[in-house]
Amino acid sequence: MNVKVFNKLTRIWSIPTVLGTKPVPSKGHSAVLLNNDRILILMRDSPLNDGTWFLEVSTPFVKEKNKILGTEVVAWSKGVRGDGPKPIVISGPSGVGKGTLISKLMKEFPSTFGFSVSHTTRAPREKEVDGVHYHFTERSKMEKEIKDGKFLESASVHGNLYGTSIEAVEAVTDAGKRCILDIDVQGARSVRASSLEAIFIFICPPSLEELEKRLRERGTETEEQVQKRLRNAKAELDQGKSPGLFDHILVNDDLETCYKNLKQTLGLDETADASHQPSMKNYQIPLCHSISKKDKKILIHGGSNELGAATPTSFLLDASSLKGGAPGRTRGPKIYAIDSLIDSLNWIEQL
Ligand SMILES: Nc1ncnc2c1ncn2[C@@H]1O[C@H](COP(=O)(O)OP(=O)(O)OP(=O)(O)O)[C@@H](O)[C@H]1O
Ligand SMILES: Nc1nc2c(ncn2[C@@H]2O[C@H](COP(=O)(O)O)[C@@H](O)[C@H]2O)c(=O)[nH]1
Repeated sequence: MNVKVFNKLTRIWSIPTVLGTKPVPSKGHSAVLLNNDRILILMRDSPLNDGTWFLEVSTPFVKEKNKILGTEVVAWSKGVRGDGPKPIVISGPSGVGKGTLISKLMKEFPSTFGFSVSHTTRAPREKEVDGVHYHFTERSKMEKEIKDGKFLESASVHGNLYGTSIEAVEAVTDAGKRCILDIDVQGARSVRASSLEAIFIFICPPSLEELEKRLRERGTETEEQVQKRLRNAKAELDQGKSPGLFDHILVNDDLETCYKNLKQTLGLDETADASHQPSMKNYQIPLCHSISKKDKKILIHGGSNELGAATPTSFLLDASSLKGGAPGRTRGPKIYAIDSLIDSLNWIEQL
């Protein structure tokens, strides 16, 4: 789907920089302006879960990118129905045990959590697999992708470039899992300022001596790199206490105790795999439909539907509590099936 922007003052069409993943082509689409800052796009004849999109034209994210890139910017964001669980950002100095805690969580709750695979310009360690632990990449390639708006956040950490791509987070969300990000404090700050609503957890070591011991015993860094990481750890520990940045601070002294506290913080009980959430029916957006809008309620009227028919053809989309947005997903649209023609006509009358 190509996008053009019409400037009412100059009466000139321009082709903007388009950020985010755009929807796959469909048999047509309907569009409704919401809040004067984004357009709701419904892809005709597509399942509701794949066919609800937002094109942001004047949201804070788009305005910020507009300033940075110096061009007209629009951004795609896919609509995710209902309120999914918030992603989790885990930060803390190198060697504190973030990766160890995350591995335990993913092992115990495999269908609940998914790891956001970051990009990095550092060389892979012996057992690290490209695409699993990191996407290992070239600096110039990553810098270009950052400039093109492909990253939710990026930072220079211990002399290398690291970053979370929008795609990495979306891949986890699309798999129906709760996303875990293992990123440094600078990255956490950027995510805090972004539209990704997350829970921020900072992991502290019991002491700097113990941190040094863990880093050395891990044996993955040269002496020079260990020294650099330890120097950075002091600043990171100070920043970890910045007011309003982290929601929870956990000390990783005894691993099992810290893991138990982490699970408690995330509201996970001992046994349940929290993936069991009520599923929402995935109806089809009718190929032919008309749209009426009142405030943030939108009626998608798919024509007459026989009383008692198995599949409804009209829907009410409530966009009154949208969260998130580009880069990433717009969460919160609620969609209700309207079962009968009479209901549908009642709604039209009310709108
Ligand atoms: N509570 C703990 N007690 C003792 N050793 C631990 C504890 N937690 C983790 N470790 C060990 O410390 C080392 C560093 O842990 P880990 O690699 O998980 O740290 P990290 O915070 O992910 O580091 P980085 O930021 O560099 O990726 C590992 O060898 C791990 O086994
Ligand atoms: N800002 C970001 N920081 C990241 C990301 N991925 C990892 N990290 C952090 O880097 C250090 C070092 O990691 P290592 O694997 O080289 O030991 C660590 O603190 C990670 O949390 C990212 O995408 N963005």
